[in-house]
Amino acid sequence: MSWIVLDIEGTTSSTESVHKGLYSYARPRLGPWIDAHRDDPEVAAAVREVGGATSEETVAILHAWMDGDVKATPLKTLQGQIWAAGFAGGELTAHFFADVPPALRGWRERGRRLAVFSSGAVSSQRPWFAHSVAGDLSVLVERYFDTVNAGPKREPASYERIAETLDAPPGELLFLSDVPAELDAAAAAGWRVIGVRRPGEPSEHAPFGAHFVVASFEEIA
Ligand SMILES: CSCCC(=O)C(=O)COP(=O)(O)O
Ligand SMILES: [Mg+2]
Repeated sequence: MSWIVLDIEGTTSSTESVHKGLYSYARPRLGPWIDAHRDDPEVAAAVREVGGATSEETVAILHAWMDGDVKATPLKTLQGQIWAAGFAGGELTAHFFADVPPALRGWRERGRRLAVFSSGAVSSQRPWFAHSVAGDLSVLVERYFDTVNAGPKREPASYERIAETLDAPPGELLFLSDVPAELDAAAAAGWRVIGVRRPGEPSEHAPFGAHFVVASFEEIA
């Protein structure tokens, strides 16, 4: 049984929806969230990892990372907690490109299994799929991976780790992403890969090299 592993930003969902929707939601909440959850070991570890001599400095570093879309794990941990609360409270909805929900359903009907590998924390990936504009898509997804439970997205070892976890030979794993360096890493681990170049996304003019590229999930059987 083969798996399709999905990137989120730029692949299933628009970069604008992540940045304007999620990032704008998290930005003013990071400082208050850290203050209110200092006893949470995950928050305390993330704050230590960010650094900063004062709370203000820590928040300034986090904001600078968000401005540069730096996919730093401690930022993703804190964002993930904030977004999960936002989804649970009904304040956030997840954007998916129109071709994605029917493709996911069709792949499941044809026996493909679905997983996610995103820089966004698993704590926010699940609610992202559960609160989509097209209803609850989390029922279609069996496994979720991020930079904590798999590793950096541009390193082959992360894809080897996912293959081990899924107990699947790499040749039965297909990774879809808008970032060529992520496809390179997955391919180096023996995975099949397809680049996703969507109109209007940052990947529109990205150099995908020899990788097969689609503009829509409709092109993938
Ligand atoms: C609900 S996941 C949040 C999206 C996010 O924070 C992110 O960094 C997505 O990056 P990706 O690896 O999916 O391109
Ligand atoms: Mg992406």
